[in-house]
Amino acid sequence: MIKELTVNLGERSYPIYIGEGLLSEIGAYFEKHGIGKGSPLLIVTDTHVGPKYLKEVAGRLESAGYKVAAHTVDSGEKSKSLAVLEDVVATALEAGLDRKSTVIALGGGVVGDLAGFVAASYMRGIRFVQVPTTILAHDSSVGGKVAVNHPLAKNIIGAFHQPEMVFYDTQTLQSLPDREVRAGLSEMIKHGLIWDAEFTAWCEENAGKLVGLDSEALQHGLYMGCSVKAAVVSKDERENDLRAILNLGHTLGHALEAVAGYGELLHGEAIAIGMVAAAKLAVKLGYPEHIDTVTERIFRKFGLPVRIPAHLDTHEIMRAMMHDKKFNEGKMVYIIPTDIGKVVIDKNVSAESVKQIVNRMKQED
Ligand SMILES: NC(=O)c1ccc[n+]([C@@H]2O[C@H](COP(=O)([O-])OP(=O)(O)OC[C@H]3O[C@@H](n4cnc5c(N)ncnc54)[C@H](O)[C@@H]3O)[C@@H](O)[C@H]2O)c1
Ligand SMILES: O=C(O)C(=O)C[C@@H](O)[C@H](O)[C@H](O)COP(=O)(O)O
Ligand SMILES: [Zn+2]
Repeated sequence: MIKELTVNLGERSYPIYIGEGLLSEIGAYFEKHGIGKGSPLLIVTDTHVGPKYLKEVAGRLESAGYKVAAHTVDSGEKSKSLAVLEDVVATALEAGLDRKSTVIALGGGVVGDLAGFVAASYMRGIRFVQVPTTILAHDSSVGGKVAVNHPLAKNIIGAFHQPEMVFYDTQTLQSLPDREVRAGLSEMIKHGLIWDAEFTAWCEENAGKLVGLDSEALQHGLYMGCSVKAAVVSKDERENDLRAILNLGHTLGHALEAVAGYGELLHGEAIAIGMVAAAKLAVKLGYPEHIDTVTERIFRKFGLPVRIPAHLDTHEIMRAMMHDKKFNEGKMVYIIPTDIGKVVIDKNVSAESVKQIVNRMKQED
């Protein structure tokens, strides 16, 4: 069964399709969404995903009458760079992509963010379609944040550019390595922690099924996660206010990714640590103790890290946090849980309290 959700953004509204075996129908969906056949398409994928799914996607689209080019980047976070972006643009030019062309992101969040930024910047913006293949990408494929990294800061060169549709074949998730499964579930838990206590409890109860890639549990979890994301983005597309809550755990998480070296800590792992830190900060600020105990318990249950690797330098972590997009006018804005399923955007968190939590989380076991 195919589940459908909508990201409501007026004329930029688009559907999210979630279903097992959807890839076999990609040609028909492209036609349905008016993707023209007069200009070439460019599929961007990576070295793990390409060998598994590129032939099928390209073949289905060609059978439907599309002219298709492809570019495969190295798998992993290091491909979210300006140098790789330049390579993809070279392929786009050689393949004759024009302003009516569409870029297809076939892969996880790395490919989605990179290919999305290619689409946002190529000829000042062309269409793109998200074809997510990781659990984490239920988050990254929705909402139109596209970017590459700078060595000093994550996602610092980017844009808001919404896709035409999100086309999520959950069958592809069966080939994910266990570490990537767990890291992807971190963002699913985040969607519960910021919005829905009942869904958070469901995630915890179904940890075994989710980690074991049980099809029914996965479909439900992804649908719920995408629903939260779509609801938030539909209310505040450009993060003027509410959308910042999707960043729970990310100020510290992004700093840990950059300081550890991109790809050492997976994004989902880094933000799991960040969400535990936010829960500890909440308790320090006077919110109930159970926020910390429940948050940490859940991430431990999913086998995700809940402590900061001891070798990472506190000073460097603090410096990296100052590059966060929510560090404005000398103030650190932090997403603080006030209960399970509820958060506030706190504009007055002192760097000193954050530093104390960072130091504590490097010492505790
Ligand atoms: N734009 C957003 O709103 C947003 C949201 C969340 C995360 N992100 C970004 O997403 C990135 C992380 O995404 P990710 O966790 O999907 O990482 P990823 O794209 O690197 O994929 C994880 C790994 O799994 C492999 N892989 C992907 N699909 C596979 C499949 N079906 N079978 C086997 N292997 C597969 C990839 O090659 C890679 O090695 C980070 O850069 C993060 O900043 C962006
Ligand atoms: O979509 C959003 O908004 C998010 O914050 C989702 C995050 O999970 C994601 O990692 C995003 O890329 C972070 O955005 P950034 O603006 O902090 O770079
Ligand atoms: Zn994230």
